[in-house]
Amino acid sequence: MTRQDLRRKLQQIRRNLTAEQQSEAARLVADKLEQRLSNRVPQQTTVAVYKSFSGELPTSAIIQKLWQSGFNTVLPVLHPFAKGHLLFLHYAPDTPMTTNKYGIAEPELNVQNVVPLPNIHVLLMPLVGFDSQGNRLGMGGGYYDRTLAQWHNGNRPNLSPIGLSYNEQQVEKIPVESWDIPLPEIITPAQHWRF
Ligand SMILES: Nc1nc2c(c(=O)[nH]1)N(C=O)[C@@H](CNc1ccc(C(=O)N[C@@H](CCC(=O)O)C(=O)O)cc1)CN2
Ligand SMILES: Nc1ncnc2c1ncn2[C@@H]1O[C@H](COP(=O)(O)OP(=O)(O)OP(=O)(O)O)[C@@H](O)[C@H]1O
Repeated sequence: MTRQDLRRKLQQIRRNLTAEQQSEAARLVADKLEQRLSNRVPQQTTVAVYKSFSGELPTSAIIQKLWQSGFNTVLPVLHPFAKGHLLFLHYAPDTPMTTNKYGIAEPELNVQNVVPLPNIHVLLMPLVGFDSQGNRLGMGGGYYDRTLAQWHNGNRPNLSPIGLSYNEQQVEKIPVESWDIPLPEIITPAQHWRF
């Protein structure tokens, strides 16, 4: 199966989960994430989250929990000039928001709110699919691929990328491309994978 066929199939599976299945999965993932972050000082930890769309593992409860504990959070924003690249902007309850070309909510672009990757400690990433080696499949824009490439260069030792996914997104083998960088960790409702 090609990556595109696999992506379609897995997105279909994801969209067919009921609202109850989605929120139960999100609750289980939130608990595992809380444990994962329990050794960190929230005020000194910046977590990149995402605004879930199109059947992704819901993040609203996770974000509320992070805020309650005092973590700093940032959201991905499509780079205005560098095609295929992401910026990360501060995200708080009162952040003015806009909608990007995919219909995803993102903070209004404001240079003062840009947080450079070296200042981000945990990068939560939505997955379309993954396998038992930590290989991932995303929405196909290469946005997180390019972010991970900066991490993989070795000059971002402080960053922990963590994929979030339903159990149902696991497949036998993700067909990998030369630019793919496997994830060191994935959290699903059933399991905390460390590769
Ligand atoms: N919640 C969330 N925010 C995110 C991402 C994400 O995956 N999830 N991104 C992570 O990259 C970036 C946006 N990337 C996206 C890339 C493609 C499509 C999309 O809808 N593509 C079309 C065509 C793709 C195809 O099928 O070939 C589609 O799926 O209909 C959406 C977002 C930044 N923000
Ligand atoms: N490090 C990189 N530098 C330049 N181009 C890249 C890089 N990584 C990926 N790309 C390009 O991005 C495109 C999409 O890649 P791919 O199909 O792997 O998306 P994906 O992993 O599903 O998406 P995402 O990373 O947004 O979750 C490909 O055409 C690829 O050429």
